[in-house]
Amino acid sequence: MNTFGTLFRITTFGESHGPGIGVVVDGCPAGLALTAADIQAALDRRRPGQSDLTTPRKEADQVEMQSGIFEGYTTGTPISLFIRNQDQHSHDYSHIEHAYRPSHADYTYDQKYGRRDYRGGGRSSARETAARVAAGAVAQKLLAQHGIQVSSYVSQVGAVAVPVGYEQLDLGLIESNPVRCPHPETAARMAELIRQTRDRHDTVGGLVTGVVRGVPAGLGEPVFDKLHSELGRAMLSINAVKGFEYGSGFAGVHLFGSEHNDAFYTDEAGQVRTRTNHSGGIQGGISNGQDIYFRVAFKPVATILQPQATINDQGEAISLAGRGRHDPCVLPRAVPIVDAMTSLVLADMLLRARANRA
Ligand SMILES: Cc1cc2nc3c(=O)[nH]c(=O)nc-3n(C[C@H](O)[C@H](O)[C@H](O)COP(=O)(O)O)c2cc1C
Repeated sequence: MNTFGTLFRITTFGESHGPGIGVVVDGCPAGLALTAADIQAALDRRRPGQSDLTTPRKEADQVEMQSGIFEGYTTGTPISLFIRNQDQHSHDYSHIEHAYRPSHADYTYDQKYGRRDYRGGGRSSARETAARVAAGAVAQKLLAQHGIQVSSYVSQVGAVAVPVGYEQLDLGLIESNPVRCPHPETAARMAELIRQTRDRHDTVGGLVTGVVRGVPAGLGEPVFDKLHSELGRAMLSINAVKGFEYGSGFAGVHLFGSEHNDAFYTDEAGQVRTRTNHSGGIQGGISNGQDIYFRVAFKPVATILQPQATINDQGEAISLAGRGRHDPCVLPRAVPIVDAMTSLVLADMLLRARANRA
C-alpha cells in the first residue's frame, strides 16, 4: 500500500529516477493557513547536500502545490504536492543493474515483483520520504493550531550518545548544528565520528528521539490502532529503521512495578499530571496529556564505498563496491522524516478523536 492514515490520509507516488516524487493529502480540514514556504522549510531539512556530514548529492527539492489551497488556506479538497527530480545521475547505477546489494531491497523487490527500476532503488529509495516530509509539514501546521509541538533530534550516532534525557535538553538547539543534536558537545563528537566513518568509506547508524508536547489527553484508539502502535508502524515504515520503543521501552524491564508506576496528582492549575512518565504519555493506547517520547533506531545504511561479496540476479558470486554519492550516516536527514511521520499520526488521531463522543 502506498497510503497511510485513516481520516488524515496520504498517498505517495514516484520514484527516485522518474520525473519526480509526490503526495496527495486527503482529509485535511479546510481553513488551515498553508503556504509553499511552510512545506519548503521542512523539505530543506531533509534534502541532500546540506552539510559535509550528508551526501553531496544536490537536489533542490522545490515543492509545487498543485491543488487544495486557495488564497493561502486549505480548501478541504485533496492537497497535491509535487517535487521534481533534478540530480538523477543514472550512470552512477549501471553497476547494480544485475547485482543484489547486501542489505538493500534489490533481491526482495525481484522476488516480489519480478522486475525493478535498478536506478537508485526506485520506490525503495529514501527519496520517497521527501513526499512524506512535504505531507508532514501540512499535518504539523494543523497540530500547531491545536498547540501540539512535534520535535525530534539525533540522540545517538554509533556509540556516541547524548548523556541526558530530552527533559534536560533545550530542544530549541536542534538546528544549531548539522547533526541535529541539541547537546552541543555530543554533537561535535558525533560529527567527528561521521567524518571518520565517511573517510573510511563506511556507514554508521544511530538513534532519533521523538518528543511531542501539548498533546491533550484522549487521543488514540483502544485496541489495534493504539497511539503507540500507530507511531511504531509509522516509524518502522521509514527506510533503514530497525527498532522503535516509547516511554521506558526496553529499559523498563530493569524496574519493578513500584518504581515504574507513574503516580497521578493534580497540579496547582487543577491539571491532572503524573510524577514520572515511564508510560511515555500513552496509557491503554490513548494519550494521557503528558509528553509523548520515543526512540527510533536507524541501521548503518547499506551502500558502502568498498568491495563486498554478494551475488547477481543469476545467483553468481560477484564483488560489488558502492559508487557515487551516499550518506555515511542518515541520522541528521532522518530527523525531519521522524517529525513528519509523527505529525501525520497525531493529525490523524486528532481528527479521529472528534468522532469519539456524542
Ligand atoms: C534519509 C535516508 C537516506 C538514505 N540513503 C541511503 C543511501 O545513500 N544508501 C543506502 O544504501 N541506503 C540509504 N538509505 C536506506 C535505504 O533506503 C534502505 O536501507 C533500503 O531501502 C532497504 O530498506 P531497509 O533498510 O528498511 O530494509 C537511506 C535512508 C534514509 C532514511
